[in-house]
Amino acid sequence: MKKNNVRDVALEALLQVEKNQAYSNLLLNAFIKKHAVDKKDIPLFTELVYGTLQRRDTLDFFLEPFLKNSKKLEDWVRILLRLSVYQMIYLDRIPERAIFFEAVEIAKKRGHKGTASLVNGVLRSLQREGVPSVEEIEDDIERIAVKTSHPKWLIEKWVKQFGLAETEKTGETNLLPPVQTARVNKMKETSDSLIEKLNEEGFSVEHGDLSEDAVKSVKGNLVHTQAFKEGLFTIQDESSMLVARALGVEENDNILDACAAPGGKSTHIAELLNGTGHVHSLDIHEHKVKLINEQAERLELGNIQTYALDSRKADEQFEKESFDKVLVDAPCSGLGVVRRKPDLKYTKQQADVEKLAKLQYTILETVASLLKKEGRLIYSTCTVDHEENADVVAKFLENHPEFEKDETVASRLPERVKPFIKDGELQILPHYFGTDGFYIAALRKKG
Ligand SMILES: C[S@@+](CC[C@H](N)C(=O)[O-])C[C@H]1O[C@@H](n2cnc3c(N)ncnc32)[C@H](O)[C@@H]1O
Repeated sequence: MKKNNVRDVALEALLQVEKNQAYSNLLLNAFIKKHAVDKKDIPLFTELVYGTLQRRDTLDFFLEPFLKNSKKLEDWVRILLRLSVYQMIYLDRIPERAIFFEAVEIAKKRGHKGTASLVNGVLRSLQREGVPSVEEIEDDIERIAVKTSHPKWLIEKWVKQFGLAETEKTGETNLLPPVQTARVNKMKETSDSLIEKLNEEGFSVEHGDLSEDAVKSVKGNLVHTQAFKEGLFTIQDESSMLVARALGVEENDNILDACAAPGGKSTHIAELLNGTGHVHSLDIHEHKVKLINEQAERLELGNIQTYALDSRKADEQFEKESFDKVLVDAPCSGLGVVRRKPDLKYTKQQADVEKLAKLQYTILETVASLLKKEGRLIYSTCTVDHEENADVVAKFLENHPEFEKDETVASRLPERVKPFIKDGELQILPHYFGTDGFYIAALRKKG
């Protein structure tokens, strides 16, 4: 496939994300297959789609002075300009004449001569005059929003919750490509031996930085390995690996995972149970429950039982006080995983956060009754927002005096996260460890 085709396919992919027809992370693979993107072009294709999407608002800021006199642009033209400016500013290995030439070719093919000359004119003026400086934006919120390409409402909210400096760092970290990490299936393998096997398969793999269960890929997608097929590991972010550890799984525990698909944490819990006990894994979506079963099968874990069930009705299915431990890894806005799903930062709204907080609270309240006295409950999300995290837990504790914070959680988590644990709660921001943003609260039902 010629490079200009890669750009045209990237443009098409971005157009679909823009029209809200697809999530970027799901769309990429589908596009690679559908348009038969050559293996050697996949890194460039991925970079173009993710990079242009991640930096959308910054690119629009750069383009704005050069579009002042243009009529409203068609979506594809604006995306083509963003895609081209992204390459000019952020990718130094592509010569500018190649970027101009290919942009004009695409414009001719998709539009007409006039569009091609507009694209050419805008890019040449931008090259000649240079882009405006983001640092000169006076208002701090506006500057961080434009510089890190996040909506203003979100930056404003994070600044209130975490302060200016932390918000800026979070925003900047959200622009970086994520590292791929994997959790060793300790039922079958040790980290050292897994690293050796993966390196023998031609990958470059090291120990993780945070979790004792993690290895990280320096280069290459670990899904395409024999070791993956053999169930020796699961792809999982390191912060997410802390959840099952926080639960403090013990032999023969009967554990409820109330929001379990695709099974990342259920399978981790099952591995820590080491063939004993039971994990009961619920998810509201039947098709997602299948994913848990597939993973359990691949990892050869026999102690997971799955249910397609709304956990707000879990008290109709299970006896009160029947579980030793309960995990609520709640549906959330996902604002901790923006590196992997950049479209989330543009599509999520404050109204979504409020709706989710209500759902999270109801799930938590329902399944809490199923926990045995002196049992442990972990509430976790992959978001960085007090409203979905600490506020949900605070409201729950206020209405449920039979629960208290479990401060022993620190003893089950790695040294490096300890400074961030406050009163049984851990909020990880992406720049702390280069992981996803994550929240974990540990609660205990009184005796
Ligand atoms: C954050 S994801 C869980 C990730 C999972 N714990 C893992 O580690 O792979 C939240 C899940 O909750 C499910 N969900 C949403 N509402 C639910 C409900 N009312 N009852 C049960 N599951 C629900 C979603 O389908 C989604 O799979």
